[in-house]
Amino acid sequence: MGTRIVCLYARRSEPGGSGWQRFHCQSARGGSIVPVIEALLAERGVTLRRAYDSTQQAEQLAAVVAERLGMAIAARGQATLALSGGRSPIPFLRALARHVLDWSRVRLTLVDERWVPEYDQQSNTGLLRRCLAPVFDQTQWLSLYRGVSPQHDAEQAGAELADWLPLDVVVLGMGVDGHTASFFPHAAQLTQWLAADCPDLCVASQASDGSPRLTMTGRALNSARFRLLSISGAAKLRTLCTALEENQVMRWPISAVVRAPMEIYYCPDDTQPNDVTD
Ligand SMILES: O=C1O[C@H](COP(=O)(O)O)[C@@H](O)[C@H](O)[C@H]1O
Repeated sequence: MGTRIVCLYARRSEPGGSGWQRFHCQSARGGSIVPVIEALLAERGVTLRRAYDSTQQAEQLAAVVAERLGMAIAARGQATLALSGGRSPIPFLRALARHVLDWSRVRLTLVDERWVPEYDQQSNTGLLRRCLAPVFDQTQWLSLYRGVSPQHDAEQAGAELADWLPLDVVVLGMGVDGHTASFFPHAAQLTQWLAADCPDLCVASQASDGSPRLTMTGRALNSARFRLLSISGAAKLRTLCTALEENQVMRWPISAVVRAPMEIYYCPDDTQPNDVTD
């Protein structure tokens, strides 16, 4: 049975809107929504790269990050890299650590951090230190978390980040709710934080459960020379599709950062590593 893509259309409801707007593309009979997403991404100059499984995805992502870092070192003598946390980056981080690079020339930081000390299991810094273990201590590390207060730490980290822009490589993740870095849907200051002229490079935000976060702003992330987004599982792919169609930043923060130059690495396998010591 063939795949049929169903796109529903509705007239724009906002003042000044015109014509018909596509929304809620979905697959029929379990078919793939990949062609729909590829078309939406093409409008933004972004490429979707698909892997069979999370191992292949991790290897592909690590290879392109290592290549870009090597290019930056060759061109400018150093490279800046901002990584994401969460759970899904574990195989990618381990694969990246196996690449031979002059890691002492890599300036490393996070796109976002939970406001917890490094020994906390929620700490993205702790995740990086464990998964990048062979190379982490060779890099020039900039911590977002300083342990004073979220506001203070964001200001301090932002001031130090100023010397790092433009970042060479940014690797983003995305939650199934459409959050990326620590930009969560409907956060009061979201529009300001994602604006190209945001005065801050790092701000204190909150997760949907109210826990304190630190996050680079849109100005820092979108100024990067090259950005990558890693997503896994059909649910996140549907989120991405809806986010691209609706293009409402308050509802889908991810829609603010999907723009060229960017590549998206996707695999259908959404099995999450449940222990960083695996
Ligand atoms: O909270 C966070 O979640 C997102 C997504 O994590 P994932 O494990 O579902 O890929 C991540 O990109 C972000 O850095 C992290 O702080």
